Amino acid sequence: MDGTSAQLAAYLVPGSNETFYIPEFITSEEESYLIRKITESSQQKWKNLPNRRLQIWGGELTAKSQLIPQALPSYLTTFPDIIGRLRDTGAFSRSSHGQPNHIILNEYLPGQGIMPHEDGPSYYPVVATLSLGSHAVFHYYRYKPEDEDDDPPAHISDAEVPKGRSIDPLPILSVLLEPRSLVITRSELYTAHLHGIDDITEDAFPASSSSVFAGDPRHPRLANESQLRGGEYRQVVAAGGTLKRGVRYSLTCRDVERVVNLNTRTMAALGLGRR
Ligand SMILES: O=C(O)CCC(=O)C(=O)O
Ligand SMILES: [Fe+2]
Repeated sequence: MDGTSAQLAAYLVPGSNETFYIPEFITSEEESYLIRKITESSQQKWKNLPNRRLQIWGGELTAKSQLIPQALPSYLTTFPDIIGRLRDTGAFSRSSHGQPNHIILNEYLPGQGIMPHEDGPSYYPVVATLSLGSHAVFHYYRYKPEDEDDDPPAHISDAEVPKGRSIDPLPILSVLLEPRSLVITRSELYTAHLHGIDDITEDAFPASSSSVFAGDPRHPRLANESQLRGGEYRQVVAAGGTLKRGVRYSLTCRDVERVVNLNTRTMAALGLGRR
């Protein structure tokens, strides 16, 4: 964990090298404020995908993975200053800008998820994800070593898997993302693994004492159980209950290292200052 601040190290997910879980990263008032800003945003900002919709903030990426920058929404750079708070975690201390410059906002209705995938090489290998409104169970997967290769499991589409590689359907790590929490994924888990969220309407957990197979993805054992903020989530997980999904927004924050160099006048017109 070279380059990890002592403050961040305190949030390391047990059993992982480079995943950090920070419960209550923002307050419930800040969460409501962000959700209000998101739901008030113009319909035209949404891009509809088959199983979720999303908005892209901070600019578009060129085919050569360069960012054509656009100003981030002001409520992320002033109060509640999510960008400043992410910089202060130290998670981006080694990336070009020391803080994210690009955010994908995802909206998931109950029953929607995201297939296992990699985020790709356009970004410095860190992603910080803020969850709003509802929880999700986030699974990390490994590629099967070549000698174990066989057909991909039915619930994982080939489209998401690079040619010639198949995914081990048993997650190597599963974490519960509570509303208002931040999860930071870095290094190996970012560059050489996949991550995804099942498209289900509720998440079921095995009771701590049960003998359910530890790797069963339908009843995940959570690596971050001891880090949950307490209250309802911790109780349900410990008792082996179920959590119904509500509408969840995720802000996935990354740093695109290569930014198209715009001249000062264009920067000013786009509302961008030099960092
Ligand atoms: O919603 C999430 O927590 C994950 C989203 C994700 O993996 C992505 O946008 O690449
Ligand atoms: Fe992703």
